[in-house]
Amino acid sequence: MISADDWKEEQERLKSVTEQLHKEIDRLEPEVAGLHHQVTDIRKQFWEEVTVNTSTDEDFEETFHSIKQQEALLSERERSHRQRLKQWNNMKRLLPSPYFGRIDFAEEGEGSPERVYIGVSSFVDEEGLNFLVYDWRTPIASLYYDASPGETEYETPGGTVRGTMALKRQYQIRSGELRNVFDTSVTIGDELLQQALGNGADTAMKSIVATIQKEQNAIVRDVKSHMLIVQGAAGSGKTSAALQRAAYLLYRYRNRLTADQIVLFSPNPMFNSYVSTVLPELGEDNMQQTTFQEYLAHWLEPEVSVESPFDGLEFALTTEDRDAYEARQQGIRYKASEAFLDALRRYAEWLCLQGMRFIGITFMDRELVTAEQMSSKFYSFDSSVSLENRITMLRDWLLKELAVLERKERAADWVQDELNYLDMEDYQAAYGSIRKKYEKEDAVFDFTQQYLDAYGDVPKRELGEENVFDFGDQEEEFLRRMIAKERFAPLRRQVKRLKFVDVIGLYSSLFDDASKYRDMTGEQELPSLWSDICRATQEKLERKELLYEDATPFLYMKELVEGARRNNDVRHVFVDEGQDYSPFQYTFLKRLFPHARMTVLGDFGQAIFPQATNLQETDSPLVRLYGEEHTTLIRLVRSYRSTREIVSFTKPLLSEGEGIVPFDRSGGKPIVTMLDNDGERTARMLQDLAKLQAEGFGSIAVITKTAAESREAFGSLTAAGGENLLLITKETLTFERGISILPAYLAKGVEFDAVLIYDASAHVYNRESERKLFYTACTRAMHRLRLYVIGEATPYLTGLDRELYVTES
Ligand SMILES: Nc1ncnc2c1ncn2[C@@H]1O[C@H](COP(=O)(O)OP(=O)(O)OP(=O)(O)O)[C@@H](O)[C@H]1O
Repeated sequence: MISADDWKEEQERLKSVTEQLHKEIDRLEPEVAGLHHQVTDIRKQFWEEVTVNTSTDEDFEETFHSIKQQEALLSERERSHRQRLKQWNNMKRLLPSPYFGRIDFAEEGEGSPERVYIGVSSFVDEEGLNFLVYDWRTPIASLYYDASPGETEYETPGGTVRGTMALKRQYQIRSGELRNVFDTSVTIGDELLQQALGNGADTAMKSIVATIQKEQNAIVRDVKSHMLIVQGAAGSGKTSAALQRAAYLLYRYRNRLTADQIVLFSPNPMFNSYVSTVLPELGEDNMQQTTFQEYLAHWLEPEVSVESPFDGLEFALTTEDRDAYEARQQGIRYKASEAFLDALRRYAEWLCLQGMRFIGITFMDRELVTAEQMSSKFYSFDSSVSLENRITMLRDWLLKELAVLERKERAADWVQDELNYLDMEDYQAAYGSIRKKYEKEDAVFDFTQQYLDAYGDVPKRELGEENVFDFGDQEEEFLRRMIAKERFAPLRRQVKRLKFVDVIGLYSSLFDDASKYRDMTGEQELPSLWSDICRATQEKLERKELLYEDATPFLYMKELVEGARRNNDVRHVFVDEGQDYSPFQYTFLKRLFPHARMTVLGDFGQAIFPQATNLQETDSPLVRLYGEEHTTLIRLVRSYRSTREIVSFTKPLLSEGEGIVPFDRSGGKPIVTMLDNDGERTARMLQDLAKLQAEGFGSIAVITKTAAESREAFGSLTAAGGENLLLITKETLTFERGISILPAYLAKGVEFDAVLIYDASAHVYNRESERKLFYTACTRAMHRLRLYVIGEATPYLTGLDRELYVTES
């Protein structure tokens, strides 16, 4: 605590800043409202005032300039409105707690130190001369996170500033009231952090700007790396640091970077809702959030349906068929690898010379262009032209072929039949559309040129003024043309979308047999169960389905053939739960976002998918992606989420858990309850849930291994009188407070006050490969952890020191 005089001084300062904030908010209020009206008014008047006159070139030019002028005025007003509004909102956000930190810093060669108060945004006094509050992202504020009192320095875009920090102080201000003040010699004192972590779990993640730790700050403020890899223990603040980093980047590059140029890949849709409030809380717009699954589905469905990664995991967790399990695991690992990626590249080279597969174009049960014709046309193009360009050439050739075929079809009997049965409505619609097109003098008919070539101009008057055709030869021809054109439209559309490339066939033929695969790809090392992998892959493809592990390679191969998609706007890509992505997926992301820097956050201790990428290795595919010199690897070992007792219990569950350091906050030891049967467990869990709620824990999770087990838990707890239970599935979009029942893989990234492990028995968790899933489940708990065992406990538990938990029966 500080001296009474200092306390008084701080209180007075807080009062003064609060008053100035109120004053500024009141001053800006009418202006903000007024600007809004002005903008709306200009928008309304915009088209009224502009007379569009295109009679002469001069008129056209004048109109053009007039529109440009109005538009510039409007944009200026809108920009100024947005800025004012942001300023106003920032001040309102400051009111309840204008700052959380202060440093007194004297620059080298200058006299007395400046008092720098730090808050969630900057606030300047009325004259605009003094910063009453500095935004936490300003260069000088980095001292608050990184330095201890004494001689120190900080970086600015203009160079290094050296000086002495005389004081570092932290504040707790709630609803405008000064509650606590701490002077601290270290970076961020533990008192504030203790209080921040002691609170209950929220339905939404909170910003941590007041207590960002030094090692986290390195993540937040890194602007050098192309690839920033963060390997951090469960609860070490990876997601939190990533979100503050996005806010930092938006501030630092505020004139160049917008929120929609940042993309976050989340582990599941519910996680999106969990983190979506942090950036708005910091006064920034939300970045784009998606899941990799969503991305794949967007580009691949409905032609093929993509299995969800969770269904793949469910299969691995539930199958009794050991052979199928082993083959699937091998398949996943191989298809996730750089080796498979290289094999696909070589396959594409092979396809340059042979083996392309096409789908013939069929019309009314007749094959108009066969796959063989396409293939021979394709290979007749110069072989030095890339696959992608040859596909474009083939497309253009097909469109021309279709135009010729369409012309021929006009004389066909089916056209005559349709003509005879054209009802009045169709007839009039046809007439109307022809007339409309002809009335637009400069309009170019899609096929006007062809028509004119064949029949010469049709004088307007011949189309008749009245609503009936003069059903002469020309009109009949015209209608025939329309009918054929309409029937051919879907074919043209398909060709334009390159649907004639048999992507499924191309991918499937990779899995015909081992020797063919070796020939096509040059790959020598194949997984031992290759033939089982081939069978499983092709079985799915026949049903136009893709296993999750096939989806990225499939899309990659499709792009090798048809041309790659690129998103050139995005500047930063964040991948959370990065250990669950394959090296293949990372290469794909790098290609998709060529102008983006990547931040990957993850924990190899929570790698629950077999395609996992180890983030801690310095020589990993992830490091190779941008090269060592452009990559920074940061390790976080301090775990903030769980109490010391929970961390002590969870870390020996992992072989590599030794280095995890708990934050010193205590709670009860985890409790393992030994039971005889399901009924006993249900009754016991309901009692425990009620107790936990009575203790004030608002967010509780019953975590199961699989989705089926979640349904079972939900059913039995509800039948026994459990109320307001939430069953979370992979489709659940929002994270809510209360008692959630969910499988461990859906609990990734989120946290709860208390966690109840539904079944920690040996018959549920016994494979070594599921240890990390169990670890992930247990590490979701902030304050309390309970585990239920029927019969024998899982070997993960029996391997632990008995002192780490309490056993009850
Ligand atoms: N510097 C900090 N100050 C206050 N709270 C923090 C800090 N760092 C982390 N936390 C809190 O610790 C908890 C865990 O953080 P977060 O979810 O970001 O960790 P994570 O590393 O992404 O965890 P996991 O990998 O287990 O999902 C959150 O409640 C977060 O608010």
